[in-house]
Amino acid sequence: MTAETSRDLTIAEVRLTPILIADPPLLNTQGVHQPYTPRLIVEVVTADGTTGVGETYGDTKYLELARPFAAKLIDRRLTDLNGLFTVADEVAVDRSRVHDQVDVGGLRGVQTADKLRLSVVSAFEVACLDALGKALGLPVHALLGGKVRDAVEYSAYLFYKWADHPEGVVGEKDDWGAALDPAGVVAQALTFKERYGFTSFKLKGGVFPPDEEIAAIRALAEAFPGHPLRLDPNGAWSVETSLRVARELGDVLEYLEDPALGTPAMAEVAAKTDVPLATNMCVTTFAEIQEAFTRGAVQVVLSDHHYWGGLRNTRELAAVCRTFGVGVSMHSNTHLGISLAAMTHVASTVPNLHHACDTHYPWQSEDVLTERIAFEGGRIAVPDAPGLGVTLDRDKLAALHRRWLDDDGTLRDRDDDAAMRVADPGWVAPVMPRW
Ligand SMILES: O=C([O-])C(=O)C[C@H](O)[C@@H](O)C(=O)[O-]
Ligand SMILES: [Mg+2]
Repeated sequence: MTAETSRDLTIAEVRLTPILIADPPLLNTQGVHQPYTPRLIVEVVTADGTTGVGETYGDTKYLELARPFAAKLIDRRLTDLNGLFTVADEVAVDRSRVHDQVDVGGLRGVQTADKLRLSVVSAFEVACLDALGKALGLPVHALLGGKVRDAVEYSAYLFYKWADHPEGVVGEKDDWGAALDPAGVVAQALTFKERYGFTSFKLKGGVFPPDEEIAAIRALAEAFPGHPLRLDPNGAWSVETSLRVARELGDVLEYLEDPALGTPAMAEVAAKTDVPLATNMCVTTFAEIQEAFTRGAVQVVLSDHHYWGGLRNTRELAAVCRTFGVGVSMHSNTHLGISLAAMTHVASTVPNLHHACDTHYPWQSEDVLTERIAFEGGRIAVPDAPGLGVTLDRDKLAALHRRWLDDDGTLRDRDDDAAMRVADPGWVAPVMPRW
């Protein structure tokens, strides 16, 4: 009898714990991060008592899908990962909550019912893989076919930021200080390097007029000669502005990320510059690949394993990218260690991963794990322990859930515009292109 057949890997219980996690006042083209952001922690428990954990976006529209989805998993086999997609199709999406337009709050491209469902599926897929790995005594990367590298490289994700959340807003104090000009950005990059050893740097742009952001990248290039640099204004620029920035920074950029909004605009930019274009906005689903690749709109796709539907779909995306000679790497949004571990496992198995992955994790002072995940030299060692190789800290989870319960509802949905209006009551989310 194999280890698997000797155990009862029927899903007996699924626990969903929405939480609010502290987030610093990071600026983007839509506004500023709220002091707390919602995440959902998923636990899948088998009949023989093996537990696996997953994590995804925790806004109300995700919770509303995750709850009926979780109920449908009871009595299903843990190993039926393909079946998760069939189950997801059976869960109704409240279409009034889905905008067939750019998801301005999340800056994650067009939001569709499918993308919502896939973001929910991803947390359950990760939890099932974690439990399966624990049951079999194998790390998640082994379940994905095996790691092809022992460590995964991440880039420092630099943000313009305020020192504190606006006056009157309750939030955790962070120790990063403000970064609102080129000197502040360089100081932040130095701190990232000192604390985590990162050697590649991405600046979240679209916050200040392009010339100021050009100056910030120039300052980074001077401070870190020869290091890979990226600038991501989340589609805030016109085609002309994108081309001007590409001309001015072409000698120092590894790539420009979503300079203009949408595949047609990205294709126009790509046709007139040699600077590679990356995206986590115009190619966010399999359905968007054909147009973008045939038009040559993007040279690197940044997978967010949440909205691509999990780790196995991320590998499928990597295979499609490989076929078309398009690069692949990873994007992240405000997240905790479970998602970082999941990213690290899948990234370790992708042969054509030639760019350091993004992670917001250093901005998160809180986690639900017993131990924070450590970076060394900007890399995370790929865990070989069974499952994801992480342990849930129930006290921390309960405390963050308590914060979610105590919230009056205002922070349960990420809303960068609303957060900006606290500081600037006249703020209106900019219409793109902004510059
Ligand atoms: O690479 C990206 O586009 C992101 O990380 C999207 C995020 O929503 C980011 O803009 C943020 O958290 O402000
Ligand atoms: Mg991006």
